[in-house]
Amino acid sequence: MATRSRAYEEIKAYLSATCSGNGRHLRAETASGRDAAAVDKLVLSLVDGQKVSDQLFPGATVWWHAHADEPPSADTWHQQEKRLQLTIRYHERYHEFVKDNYLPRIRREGRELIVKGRQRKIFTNICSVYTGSTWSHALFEHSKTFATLAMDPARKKEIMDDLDKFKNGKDYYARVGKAWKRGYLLYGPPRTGKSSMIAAMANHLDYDIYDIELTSVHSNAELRKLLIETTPKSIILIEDIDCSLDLTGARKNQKPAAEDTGNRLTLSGLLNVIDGLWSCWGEERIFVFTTNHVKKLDPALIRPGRMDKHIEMGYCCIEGFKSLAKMYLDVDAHRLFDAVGELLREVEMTIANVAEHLTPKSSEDNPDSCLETLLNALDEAAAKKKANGGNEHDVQGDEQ
Ligand SMILES: Nc1ncnc2c1ncn2[C@@H]1O[C@H](COP(=O)(O)OP(=O)(O)OP(=O)(O)O)[C@@H](O)[C@H]1O
Repeated sequence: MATRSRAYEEIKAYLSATCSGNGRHLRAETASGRDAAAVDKLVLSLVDGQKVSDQLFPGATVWWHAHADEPPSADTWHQQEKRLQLTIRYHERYHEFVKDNYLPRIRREGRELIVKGRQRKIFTNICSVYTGSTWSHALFEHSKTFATLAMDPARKKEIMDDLDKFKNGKDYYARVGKAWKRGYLLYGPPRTGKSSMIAAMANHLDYDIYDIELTSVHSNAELRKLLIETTPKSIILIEDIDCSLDLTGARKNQKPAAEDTGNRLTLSGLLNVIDGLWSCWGEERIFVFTTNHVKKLDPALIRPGRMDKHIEMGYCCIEGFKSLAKMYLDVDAHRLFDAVGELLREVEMTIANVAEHLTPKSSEDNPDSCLETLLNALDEAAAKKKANGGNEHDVQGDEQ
């Protein structure tokens, strides 16, 4: 029997996970019979069996025992999902102490362990022959944070404040009787940093990401199932909403009653899920839609209440350029800044392209040479634009 082992740490983590309500089930039962008041049974899902003892305090021991539960059915599929039960035993004279001191401490320590060791995940939907649409996950390790996101500091602060207000808004949402959720629409041309912004949001909030590939979802019912399986503290992301489905103009020509049969995914299905299901089950979830073509979207999709905050991801502005110069070249001011700023007002260049020009390519490159490279590229773009009769387009030829 292990004492104060890794297993014990794991049990604490499981208890904590249970108490945070992420889908695991915790039940404290009083056993019947002679030891009725003395034995609490904590029943929850574990992935592995454990046998450990622990000290309540010097001279008083508590025993933890994990044992296999009966599988719900004999088929192999369920056997794999066999559950384990966890029982805690101690002398009845310690019951109050266990209940009021020991278990709360274990849960608190467990929560701290989880927060310390927690690695965020990114989920994507896959179609399995056994379970239909389901989530598959990988560790989320995107390095982009608000600190490394070049943009106008005032806009950055506004977005960060908005996210903080949401994250700390549990009481507010309860008070006004609204589901604790918020919708963000990120729109702008390709390569203007939409994915980077989402990564920064997830890192800032410490949320998981559920990246829904709508083209792999075949019906409204499947979408509903997927959304129900998402956990709180998550960003539910639908990228390129205008490309995923015919969610743009089609709705105007279709009869909602005929569409929303549950047999295929439709715009009204999506809206129903957001409005109906979402409002009663959504807790601490953020919905993010992205698009390169905001004007094409059906207004019903992006109205406030569904998409509460619209964030335009535009071409590089002077403030964005200044933060890139600081990040890439470690310069706060330079004689070429004004000329660059002037040209950025005139031509459209993505942050991605500005960053590329500011990246030193050899050991001989320095802030002067990188800024000159950028200035030349901007000059060239301005000349092209002039030759083009003033047509707006990304000077580096990004796809629109
Ligand atoms: N604000 C920014 N600060 C720093 N780097 C950025 C910023 N925006 C974009 N980048 C860089 O530019 C590249 C493209 O950005 P990203 O993939 O986030 O754009 P996107 O709008 O999601 O593109 P697409 O529409 O093609 O998916 C990335 O390498 C990213 O690191």
